[in-house]
Parts: sequence; C-alpha cells; structure tokens
Amino acid sequence: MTSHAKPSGTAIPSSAAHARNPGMTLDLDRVAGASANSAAIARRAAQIPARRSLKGAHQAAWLARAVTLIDLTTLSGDDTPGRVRRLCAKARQPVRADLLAALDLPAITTGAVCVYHEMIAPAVEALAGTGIPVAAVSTGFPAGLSPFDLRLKEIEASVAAGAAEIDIVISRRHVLTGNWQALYDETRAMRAACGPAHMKAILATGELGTLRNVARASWVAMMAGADFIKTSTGKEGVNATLPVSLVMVRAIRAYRDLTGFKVGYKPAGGISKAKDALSYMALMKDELGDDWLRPDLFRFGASSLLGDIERQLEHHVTGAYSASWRHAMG
Ligand SMILES: O=C[C@H](O)COP(=O)(O)O
Repeated sequence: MTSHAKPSGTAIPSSAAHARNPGMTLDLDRVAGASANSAAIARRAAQIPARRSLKGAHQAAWLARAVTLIDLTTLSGDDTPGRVRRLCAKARQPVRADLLAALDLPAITTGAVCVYHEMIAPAVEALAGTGIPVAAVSTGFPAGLSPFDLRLKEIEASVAAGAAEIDIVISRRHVLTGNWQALYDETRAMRAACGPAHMKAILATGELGTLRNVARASWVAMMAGADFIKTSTGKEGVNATLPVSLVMVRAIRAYRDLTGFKVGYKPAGGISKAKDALSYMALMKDELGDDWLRPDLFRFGASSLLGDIERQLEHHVTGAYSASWRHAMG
C-alpha cells in the first residue's frame, strides 16, 4: 500500500492457491514464549491510519478490492430468510454496475455471506451458481458455552446444510486460565468436525484480557489447524482493533515461517468505514504482503462496511455523497 500502486486486479481468485493448514502438535514452549510488547504495538498501530493516503482512481481500486474481501454478515436474532436473500443479492452485486463501469473496474462480488445456522439454507439457495461461499457461525455463537458435543454437532449440521466455511468461537476460559491443552484439543476437534469446510477460529480478543493472551491463543488456534484466525464475534464490548490485528498477523507470519503454511486473517466487528478498511489493508500489505490481500487469506467480518464503500465509490464518480439509507444491506 505504501507504493500506492493500483491493486493488480479486483476479481476474486478462483481458488485458494495455498495448501490448507493441517496444524501441528501442540508446542507449549512456543505458546509460552509468545509475547506482545504493548507499548511498541500501540506506537506502530498509531502510524497505520496516517500512512493511508490513497487518492483518485487507485483509491477506488483499493476500495473495490476491499469489497471482494468482505464476509457480508447478518447475525441478528430477527434475521429472516427474506433479509438473508436481500443480503445475498447485495453479495452478488455489491456495487452498482454503472459505478464500476465509470471507474473502469471489473464486476465483483463479496468474499462470502456470513449467517447463523438457521439461515444457511436460504443463503445457499440465493447464492447458487455464484461461487460465493456461505459462512456459518456454528458453535454456540457468540459465547460458545453450549455443551461441547452439541457444538461439534452444530458444525456438522452446518456443513451438511451447505456452509463452506465455519466460524467457530473458542472457549475464552481456557485462555484466561492458561489451559492451552484444553484450547488445543477443543479447536482440533472442531477442525475435524469441519471436514472440507474451512474453519475460522474466533478468539473474541476483547475478552482475552491481554495482548499476550491474544498472541498465545493465536498460536494454539493455528497449531490446532485453523484456516483463519478471527478477532471477534462483533458482540464483545471491544471488537477488531489495529493493535490486536498486529499481534495476530505477526503470529500468522511466525507460524508461516515455522511451518510453511499460510493462515488467513479476519478482523471483525465495528469495521464500518471505508477508511478503516484501507487501514487494515495497509497493515496486511506491510506485515504479510500481497498474498494476504486476497479472499483466500483475508476477510473483513462486517455488516455495514459495504454501504460506506459504495458511498465512497459513488463520490469518486459523481463528486457527491449519497445518503446512507440508500445503501441498506438487508
Ligand atoms: O463477524 C462479523 C461481525 O459480527 C460483524 O460485526 P459488525 O456488525 O460490527 O460489522
């Protein structure tokens, strides 16, 4: 991002170009050695938004890329099949065709649609033939405190219903009590239950107490075979932040250096502005490189980010901002 070059294409790559993370034996020494220098991380995180100075057509291209990285999400108690179908229509055509044409950008879709288990069927139906995966939150989301065997069964039911991606939640108490073996065993079992579906492990970082715990939980989740590590459910008091992201992506980098396997990253919760999306993309590019600016290795978990990006793209074309209500998601 620092070169401010236009991204090399906004179309979604057809398939993951890397092998799935198989996980590894739990290495307690490495987990114990994971640390996070909070002051240095805060300083580095504070620099990231200031380095965002993307202008003109290049900025529009980065924003269009951001759209392809969104797990377009609805996770509400009042979700209905109708709302999910409308959301899927947005996922299929997230930005108006005339805006993309005016900006000389190709047709795009979002990275996925993310829903509760009961909404998988209408989402799968509405996205048939598009290649857009359905992600489901399936382990007693958001607290993850339902009986363990039921959480595994929920994963299996969601995969059977057509979810290609499962966003699991970890047991925060295993982190808070330092029971890394229990966290590893639980996450490993969930990975096995996912089968062919890719697993995103939600750490619920806002409930883990310290950045060191975030680093250690990131390592355990990756050792247990997570395909992605994800910050938050969107329901914690504090959700995705840049400091937490730095800790997690540096753990991803160290895990890649150790094992050769690339684990994806998903910041989620409270990311609703286009400028914030660009900050996260700058962070990914600086810390992990261009591979982590593709949907197979990076997603935003977001329910309202798309609306703001569409407003910014419209502004690029017309010079005026439209009202937010014109960009409703569901
Ligand atoms: O995983 C996705 C989050 O639940 C979405 O959070 P948000 O509604 O704050 O964008």
